[in-house]
Formats: sequence, C-alpha cells, structure tokens
Amino acid sequence: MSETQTVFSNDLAGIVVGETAISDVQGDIGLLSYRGIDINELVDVSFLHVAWLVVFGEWPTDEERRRLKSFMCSNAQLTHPEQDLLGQVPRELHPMLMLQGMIPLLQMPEEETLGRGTDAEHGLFITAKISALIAAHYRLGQNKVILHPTAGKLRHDNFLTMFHGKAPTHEQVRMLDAAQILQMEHSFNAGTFAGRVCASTLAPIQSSIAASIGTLFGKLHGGADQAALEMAMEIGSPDKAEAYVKDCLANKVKIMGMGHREYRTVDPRAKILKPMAIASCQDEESKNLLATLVAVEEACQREFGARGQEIWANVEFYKGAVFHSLGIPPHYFTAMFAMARVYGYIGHFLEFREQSCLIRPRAAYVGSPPQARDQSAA
Ligand SMILES: CC(=O)SCCNC(=O)CCNC(=O)[C@H](O)C(C)(C)COP(=O)(O)OP(=O)(O)OC[C@H]1O[C@@H](n2cnc3c(N)ncnc32)[C@H](O)[C@@H]1OP(=O)(O)O
Ligand SMILES: O=C([O-])CC(=O)C(=O)O
Repeated sequence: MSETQTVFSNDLAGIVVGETAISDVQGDIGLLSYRGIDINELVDVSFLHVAWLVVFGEWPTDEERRRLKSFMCSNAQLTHPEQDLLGQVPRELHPMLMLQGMIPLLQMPEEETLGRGTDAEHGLFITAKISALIAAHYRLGQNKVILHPTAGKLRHDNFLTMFHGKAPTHEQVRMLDAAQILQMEHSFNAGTFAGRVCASTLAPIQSSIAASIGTLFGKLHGGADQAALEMAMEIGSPDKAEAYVKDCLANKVKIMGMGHREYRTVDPRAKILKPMAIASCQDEESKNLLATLVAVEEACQREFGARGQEIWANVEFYKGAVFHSLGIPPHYFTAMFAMARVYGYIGHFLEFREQSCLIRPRAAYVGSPPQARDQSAA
C-alpha cells in the first residue's frame, strides 16, 4: 500500500483523479474541446470522423474512413441470435436498462478489420450495435418489424430510417449529427469515470461500457435529458414556469437540465443546442414546449440572481427539444446520448489501459468499532 496524504471528499468535486488528452472542459470560461479542437469547429464535421478523432486522437485516413463506414453499416444490423435476445427483453423496460443489459451479451467479432487492436475493434463494434439495439427495441415496442441499415448511407440517416421506418430529410440528419457530436465526450464525467474504474480492474471493454451506461442513466447525469423535456411537458405552458421554479426551489427539488458541476457559465453545448432547438421546433406543440423551457431557464436565472447566485442551462436542457423535433420519444433520449457518448468511453478505455492501475479509494469508517466476538453466544 502506498503512503498518500489523506484527502476526504464525498463527491470528488475539484479533486484531480487522473490525466486525459481526450477532451478539455474549461468550466470557468465555458469552453469544450476534443483532442485540442473547439467543439464549435467540430460540430459541422462528419460524425464518424469526429468519432475516430475522439477515440484515436487523429483524423482517419481515406482508407480508415472507408473501412469504418462499412464496418459501422455491416454491424448496425442485428444478427438472428441478437434479435432473439432482444426479443426476450420486456418491451416496457427502459432503453437504458436494455442497453446496459444487452451490451455484455453481444458476441464480439473474432476478426480484426479496423487494424487498431482488439479493444478498439470491440468498442466500435458495440457502438454500431447500440444504434441497432435502440432502433429495434423501439420498433418491437411499436409492434413493427426490425429494419436493417443500407450500405453507403450516412450513419444517422440509417439510424433514423431504422427507427422511424422512413428516410429523414438531409436537415434532420445534419441536426442529429451535430447533437451527437456535442454529446460525444466530456472528460471525467460520472459515466466515464465509472468506466475507467471498471477498466482499472482489467475487466473487458464491454463491462466498462455497460458500467458507464448504467451511470449515465441517472437524472443527475444523462437522464436529465428525458427529465427536462418531461418537466416542460408537465408544466404545460410558459406562463406556469415561474410558479413551477419557485415551488421547486422552495422544496429543494432540482430543476432538470440546469446547473453543472464544472461550468460556471453557460455550457458551450447548450449555447449551440438552443438555436438548433429554435430552428427545429416548428409546429405549435413544439413551439410551446420550447417557450416553456425558455421561461424555466429565465425564471431560474431570476431566482438564483435574487440570491446572488448564478445558474445556467446544461447540455440536457435544450437537447430534448431537438430530439423531440426528430420524433424521438423522451424515454429514448438518454439511450441516444449513450449512442454518442460511447465513443468517449472507448477513448478513455484505450487511454486508461496505456497506464493502467487499480482505482480503489479509501473510506472513513463510521460504524461501530470492531468488537471481540462473544464466545458464549451460540
Ligand atoms: C450530461 C450531464 O450530466 S449535465 C448535468 C445533468 N443534470 C441535471 O441537469 C440535473 C440538475 N442539476 C443538478 O442536479 C446539479 O446542478 C448537478 C448535479 C448537475 C451539479 O451539482 P453540484 O455540482 O453538486 O452542484 P450543487 O448541487 O452543489 O449546487 C450548488 C447549489 O445550486 C443549487 N442547484 C444546482 N443545480 C440546481 C438545479 N438544477 N435546480 C435547483 N438548484 C440547483 C443546489 O441546490 C445548490 O444550492 P445550495 O448551495 O443552496 O445547496
Ligand atoms: O461532465 C459532467 O459532469 C456531465 C456532463 O456535462 C457530461 O457528461 O456531458
């Protein structure tokens, strides 16, 4: 056991627990970059190219692009055994629980086609399967047939077609690409950290990704996307937002999609997603939802301002409005988040394994002191 200074922290806020070269979250000034490139510059780049950059730290060559595209398409089709397994999953099970359960059951490919090692091959195989699992789970829940990807189509063109059963517009694909790029990676967030802890025991990549996905599910983390849009639906209209916010604050209820552990200003992803939501919410119902979200954000800022504090929307707040405009039901939002974040998880798994060590903190024991066993007791 190494001699280290004892630091006590329940929530690890502000504690540095490792190094990473994958992304940089500059919370004070609201900047996020992947591999040294600001997300504002990455948001319009091809989705799979950014994914490769996040995972491997360099842009793919032309040959790697070609191989990756075809690898993704061929694996975004569920095999018969995979379809049978998914068929056993209760239809009403939350998609995040379905993903966390299904990922370790996937049969990993034996051959390597991407030339980046077994862990990377398995990780990217899982990314392709996640999109297929989400679309198939949704369609089974709708009593519809499972659809397969079409070779040559863009990744999210295929996904939206497999989900809805009809081809999306070019604009919808572009919007989903951008939203997914924005969610791809975020340093040592809870889900990624859980995956690193799992990787630290030398568990395989599918265990690490499943651990991350289980952690992403909670409402204080990735699950806030579903919760934020459902909150707007429950509030119903912008004029009721102020009373809702006051009531939450009076009862110490957190407002979903607001606040962040690292950002002390607006989350740079929310800054991009808000105008996207404004552009995409066109029908009356979507416009009302969006106006309700805006009213919640403003009411939060007024209430916190009155106490001399600040609060800002995070990535989750307006993302739901964008997904809603793409016809994605709220309980699939977090699974869509996982579908993007998994590239970050893979990058961290590969990075961590380069300098692997067991992560095992210490606890302050506060139970009864150890006692000698009463020998007279039976
Ligand atoms: C992808 C992601 O994971 S982004 C985050 C998604 N999560 C959410 O949107 C859930 C809502 N937000 C929250 O619960 C929090 O802001 C968190 C969990 C994200 C960050 O929490 P922490 O860093 O622990 O901040 P903390 O909870 O200490 O907040 C500081 C103060 O602001 C308050 N606060 C922070 N966020 C909120 C919120 N959303 N609603 C109401 N009050 C809030 C806290 O109650 C606390 O007040 P206090 O000092 O009077 O006790
Ligand atoms: O970093 C965090 O704590 C949460 C977050 O924004 C993310 O995971 O994208």
